[in-house]
Amino acid sequence: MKSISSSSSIAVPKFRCFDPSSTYTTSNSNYHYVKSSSSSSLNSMSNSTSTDSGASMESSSKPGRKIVTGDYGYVLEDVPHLTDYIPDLPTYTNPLQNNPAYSVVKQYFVNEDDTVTQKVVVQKYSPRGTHFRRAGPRQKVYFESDEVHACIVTCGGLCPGLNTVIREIVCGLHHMYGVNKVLGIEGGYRGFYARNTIPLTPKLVNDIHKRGGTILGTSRGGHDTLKIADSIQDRGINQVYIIGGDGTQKGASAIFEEIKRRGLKVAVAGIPKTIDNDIPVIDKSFGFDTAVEEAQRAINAAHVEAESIENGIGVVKLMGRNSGFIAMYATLASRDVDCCLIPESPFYLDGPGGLFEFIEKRLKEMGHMVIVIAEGAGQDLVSESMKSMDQQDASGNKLLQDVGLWISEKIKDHFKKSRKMSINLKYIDPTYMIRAVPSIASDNVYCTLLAQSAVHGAMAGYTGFTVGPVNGRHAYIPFYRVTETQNKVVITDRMWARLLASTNQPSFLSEKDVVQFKKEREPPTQLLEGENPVANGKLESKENHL
Ligand SMILES: Nc1ncnc2c1ncn2[C@@H]1O[C@H](COP(=O)(O)OP(=O)(O)O)[C@@H](O)[C@H]1O
Ligand SMILES: O=P(O)(O)OC[C@H]1O[C@](O)(COP(=O)(O)O)[C@@H](O)[C@@H]1O
Ligand SMILES: [Mg+2]
Repeated sequence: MKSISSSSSIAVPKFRCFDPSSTYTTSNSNYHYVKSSSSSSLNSMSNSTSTDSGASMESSSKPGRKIVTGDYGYVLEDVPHLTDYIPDLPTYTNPLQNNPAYSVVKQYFVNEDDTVTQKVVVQKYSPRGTHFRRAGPRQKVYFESDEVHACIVTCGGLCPGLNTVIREIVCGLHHMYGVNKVLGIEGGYRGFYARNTIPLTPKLVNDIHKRGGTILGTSRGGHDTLKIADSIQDRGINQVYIIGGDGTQKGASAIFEEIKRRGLKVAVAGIPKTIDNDIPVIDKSFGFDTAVEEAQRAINAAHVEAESIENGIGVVKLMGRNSGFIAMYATLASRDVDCCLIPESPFYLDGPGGLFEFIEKRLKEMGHMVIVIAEGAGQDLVSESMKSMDQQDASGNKLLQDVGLWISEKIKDHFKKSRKMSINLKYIDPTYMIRAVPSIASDNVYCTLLAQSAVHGAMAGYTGFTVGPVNGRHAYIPFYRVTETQNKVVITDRMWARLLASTNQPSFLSEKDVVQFKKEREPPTQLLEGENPVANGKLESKENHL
């Protein structure tokens, strides 16, 4: 087996595939894929270039993507590395090696070959599918401790846990890597060029995790790639930690591209933040559990109000612009909710199977009811009856009409006009309350892991990545994977069915709708979509190889 020579003399991480007869070697500017003749023909499905040595160089079909394919339908969607565009970068021994806390830990360092699978439910012959590089400390780092000048910025809407992430980046850099220079950028992206910076020390951030919000402040809009890159370059910053949602990660990606274009040794790491849980790939976003917990208090209040009065209806509006996860999980957790309405599931008010009919039925049965509605639900209905504002916030997100208020008025009007029964409706809008609180214990732990993973990744020279758990294992995920789609509740999946079973509410769907939804459902994100390589004779079953 021959290998293609690396274009630089530096020690490069080696990637060995599942099949012991094939080896990947990462080098400065591309992936070299060396395979034995027995390797699977699945590789022909990606762009590969044969070389004289019989090896093939794998590259992604889209520019800037580092995609490596392996046997049995294995796909690694890798993240960029500083050595991709800066040759001959020196490496250093990871200082953790001499840290008493870690030196005793067996196998503390992540194996270079470790990747995390996106697909855990598999069938006998299914391809192995997409993988991401496993997060964690590497034996070699690309920064010396006193060379690091890091900065942290928080962007977009608030989310419980922001301060914990800030704290753990500062403390992680300091305690694990001996880094002392960390700057806080005030007020989101525009803070890079229009605001002051705050030097962050472990002492300063010591108890910030007990507070809601972000000590750095945040904002929407104001992303100016060139000005931000200038600011990073002028200040001599070489590690940029960017905490924010989908919009923020798009901004981070643009910053990374500009940094790369300028050839700067700057690691750009994204930490995904969104209370809506609308970021794809990762298991869930931090602050989500806290938000669901806090939402319980509002739902409980609505329930107490509703059951204390004849034909009481409690309406609670929760956050969720395009994704109804908070509403769905708060409903499943509470058991006091009779109907949950989310953006992904259209509903209607009048006629058989409609919301009014259900309310009437439930009031007759129980004497009271609680409705939870996500802020993005039923926006089409709202626009039909109210003049659409069609406005956007500074980041370009559509400004929504108050669906909670709208539905409350509609319900009141309906029962007034129909004279069937008199109702007592209380509308509770806790939207900002649920995201302004400090994070709960489980989110604090989660935030700590995210921050530490981001720090390990940047120190190891990875860049242009977002960090997050994929099936419980933290991984480095390329920016494009978390920005090109949004995580949404799939109403033809089991979780939504579980909710319907729990509330016993109508699904508001006809059979035709179900067929349509199934059709529209995002296909699996494998490169091998539609392929069953075994059935097509392109791959032997795994068992035959073992
Ligand atoms: N497509 C984009 N390219 C560059 N920056 C963006 C993009 N979308 C949003 N941003 C910036 O990211 C920041 C946060 O975005 P926003 O949508 O408000 O929140 P979130 O990151 O939570 O989704 C804002 O400063 C905004 O200017
Ligand atoms: O009023 P604001 O601050 O713009 O925030 C409202 C929006 O922020 C969110 O809480 C979260 O959105 P982001 O993740 O984009 O910040 C949405 O649910 C909500 O629509
Ligand atoms: Mg967003």
